[in-house]
Amino acid sequence: MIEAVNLAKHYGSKTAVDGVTFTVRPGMVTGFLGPNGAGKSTTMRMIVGLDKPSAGSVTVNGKPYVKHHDPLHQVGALLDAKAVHTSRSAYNHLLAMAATHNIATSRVNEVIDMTGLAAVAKKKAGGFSLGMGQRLGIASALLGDPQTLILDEPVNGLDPEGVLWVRNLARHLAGQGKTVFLSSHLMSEMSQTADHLIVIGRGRIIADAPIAEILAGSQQAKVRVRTAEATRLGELLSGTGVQVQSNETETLEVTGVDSRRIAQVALENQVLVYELTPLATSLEDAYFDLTKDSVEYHSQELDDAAPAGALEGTLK
Ligand SMILES: Nc1ncnc2c1ncn2[C@@H]1O[C@H](COP(=O)(O)OP(=O)(O)OP(=O)(O)O)[C@@H](O)[C@H]1O
Repeated sequence: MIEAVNLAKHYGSKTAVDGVTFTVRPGMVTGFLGPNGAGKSTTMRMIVGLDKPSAGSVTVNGKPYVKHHDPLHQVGALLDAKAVHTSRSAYNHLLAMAATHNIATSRVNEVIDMTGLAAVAKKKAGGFSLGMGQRLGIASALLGDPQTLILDEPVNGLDPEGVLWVRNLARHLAGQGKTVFLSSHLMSEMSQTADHLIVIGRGRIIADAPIAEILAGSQQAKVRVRTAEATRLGELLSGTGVQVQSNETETLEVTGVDSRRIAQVALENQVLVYELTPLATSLEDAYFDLTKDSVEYHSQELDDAAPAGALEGTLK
């Protein structure tokens, strides 16, 4: 269990984390999502005592991290996969960690096998690919068989098999009752891995809820409508809070109004509709919806990425 209360971090005049309060519970996978610079890594670093909070507090399994006598058994963390001795082999890196934390040598071999590192375990970690480095970082995090696991961007650099492996590992550990807290930029990946999401933007919590609830609450729920009178129906539907896009002939994608209301408007105006399909919101849509006002680094929109035929008007 991780409990943060009014946790804040300022670097000079820069506020990286702005008084966040949240709980990461055991027995489930909690995803930590947010745009670049949102404060995810800083929060994770404060959880494991690598950064000192400017205000507030955070505990892991009931105590501040530094107060634990057996930290590697309490918390395993992957924060920076590059934080290894480059001239040491993966095996020796893990062996040194085990020796200094009273962990049996047999556990080193266990985590090497679990993370698929057996073939390269005797090679210098400095020569590892990004993916192999991530696996070694995860092996280090698992070494003490910790109750709480914190992984910052664990699938970064992993191939599809590696991504699937991290997903299964996270779910397996949560199934054993452990607390699993992971950050990722891959929303689709999160939707398949996490049970619960904490979304952060500009250092503040934007959402803290089960994934299903975040998807259900999205403003982005869309309905696909097919009709021979697409332009006319589009004009009739467009309005405050309602967006109509038309990327295909005889097809509209309508956001901000439900199927029942669309059917009603069509009936009142004698427009024949031959398809009316509520489209499932992807986690990606829900995420963009939540974070659109808290993105620190905006990319320039490309001309050909602009939605075709976007209409806005008033719903009659
Ligand atoms: N040591 C530091 N000194 C000054 N500013 C910092 C420092 N570390 C982080 N920041 C700033 O604090 C903010 C939060 O950074 P952080 O790395 O926690 O975000 P993040 O959500 O992990 O981002 P990313 O997804 O890009 O890794 C950013 O604006 C960052 O520039």
